[in-house]
Amino acid sequence: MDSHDTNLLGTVHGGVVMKLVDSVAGVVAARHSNGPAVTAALDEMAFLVPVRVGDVVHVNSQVNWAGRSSMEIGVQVLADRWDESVPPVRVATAYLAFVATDADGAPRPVPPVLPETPEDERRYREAQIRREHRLAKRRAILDSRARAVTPSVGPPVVPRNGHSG
Ligand SMILES: CC(=O)SCCNC(=O)CCNC(=O)[C@H](O)C(C)(C)COP(=O)(O)OP(=O)(O)OC[C@H]1O[C@@H](n2cnc3c(N)ncnc32)[C@H](O)[C@@H]1OP(=O)(O)O
Repeated sequence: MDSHDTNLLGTVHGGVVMKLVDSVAGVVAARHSNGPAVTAALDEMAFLVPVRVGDVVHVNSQVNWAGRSSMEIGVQVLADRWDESVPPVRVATAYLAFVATDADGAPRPVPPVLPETPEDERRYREAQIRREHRLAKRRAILDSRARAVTPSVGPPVVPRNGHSG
């Protein structure tokens, strides 16, 4: 990372890290699905440690889960100093939803994810948990909006003294 990548605090801008994350996740999604894939959502992104000018950034990524046309891509960002031999530090993690698309930009089917190791199985299970939570949150918000616009149809509530207001 160099001085072009910094924010007003002098550390590397979160958006620079996010762009790297999105780009690498896009490559992984395209390779898994054998064709183009677009970012549908950034499900979760955690910035754990500031990245500094002079850090060498490494991005690891894998497909955690796949549905019919969507995939969850997990990304881990590590950094070490360009001029020191020190172990890389984990600086950010992210989970992104990608959707494989055809020539018209419409969703197309993707191959399943077949976990091979206990670590793969853990990632697969946790991706399903994130998906269930995302769908449940969406349903709850839609229900809440529907309730907010539905006029009350029941009889007016009359207090015990017989006066309604
Ligand atoms: C690499 C890049 O930089 S791409 C640039 C940034 N990204 C874009 O421009 C993408 C713009 N968005 C789109 O083109 C469309 O919304 C698409 C292709 C993502 C989805 O198209 P839709 O017609 O809405 O898809 P549809 O509702 O049929 O859902 C298709 C799949 O996407 C999933 N999906 C759609 N939206 C989301 C979302 N916000 N989060 C997670 N998954 C999603 C669905 O769950 C479904 O998954 P499944 O097939 O595995 O069951």
